[in-house]
Amino acid sequence: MESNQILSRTVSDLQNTKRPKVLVTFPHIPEIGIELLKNKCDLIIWDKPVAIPREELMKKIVGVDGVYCLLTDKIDNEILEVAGPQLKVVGTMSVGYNHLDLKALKARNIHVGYTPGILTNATAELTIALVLATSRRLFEANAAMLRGEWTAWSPTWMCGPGLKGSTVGIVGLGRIGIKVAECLASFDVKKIIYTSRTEKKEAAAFCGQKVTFNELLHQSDFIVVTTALTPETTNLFNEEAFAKMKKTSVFINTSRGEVVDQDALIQALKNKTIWAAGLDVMVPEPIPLDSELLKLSNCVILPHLGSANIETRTKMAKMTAENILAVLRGAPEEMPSPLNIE
Ligand SMILES: O=C(O)[C@H](O)CO
Repeated sequence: MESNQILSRTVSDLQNTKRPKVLVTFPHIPEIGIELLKNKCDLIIWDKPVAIPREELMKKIVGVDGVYCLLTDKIDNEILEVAGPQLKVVGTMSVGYNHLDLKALKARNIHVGYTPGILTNATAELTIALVLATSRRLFEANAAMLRGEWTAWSPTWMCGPGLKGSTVGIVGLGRIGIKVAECLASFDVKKIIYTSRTEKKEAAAFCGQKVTFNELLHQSDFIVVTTALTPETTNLFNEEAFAKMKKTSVFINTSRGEVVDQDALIQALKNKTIWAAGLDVMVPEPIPLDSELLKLSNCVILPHLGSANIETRTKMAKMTAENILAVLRGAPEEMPSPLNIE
């Protein structure tokens, strides 16, 4: 065969190679993620800055080869059924994957990518910010000042509990919990205790002690929740749990809202069963403006900002795109961060 024939055959082969289709479920993704995907794939991008409604997801997912999704998108059996058998990969731009039906994905041999590790520090930073904002009443004090209530420097005004000498309980000592504990140790806390399925060797660095959930509730001055959402942790913090906590305790949740029975938390805050709560996560998200949680002066609420630093979100977008592209070029073993489903 002549070399120009070979060349034209190659060009026509390339032209005939169909570019894979990828659904991106949100319009505002850090640019690098979209650029990487755009080079190799045809993109269908949900164009409104709200979580894609389920009926839209059902329509747009039909026939795609890959999905770039967020923690707000429930990818379950029904969705996979309508997507079709060509779907090869779901990349979630999150470390949490409770929104994905892993069993259904595995049953269809669909690869799953996620973004662990790279958001550990950002989420730990936000958790520390929330511990301090809640215990030192930063938002409450700022709001009072703006209302003109700062009449004098007062020895008793806007005081809160300090970390020094306190017992900190971490629920779920994974990567983020460990980083939070390491940071909090530098505030001269007395003791760090934790619950976890297994003893963590990393806890030696801050003399962390594994305890039962009950012991943690009874002993802690600060409780910080960094556990994954699983059937075992759903509604772990219920009325009974709050009743076991110290009246002076500060409760912080940066994991998932579903770990908490929210009505029980509202009652605990109203009745002063516990002293205060700081939440980066809640149910539902976004929280309706008429929620009672927003009316409580002893509750600090943030709009799920755990990983929201620029560098981290950029890395998350890149990793998600690379996870998807590796599968679509037929090299799942090159995914930077596959979720290994047992
Ligand atoms: O699961 C995650 O990635 C976090 O909740 C996002 O900050």
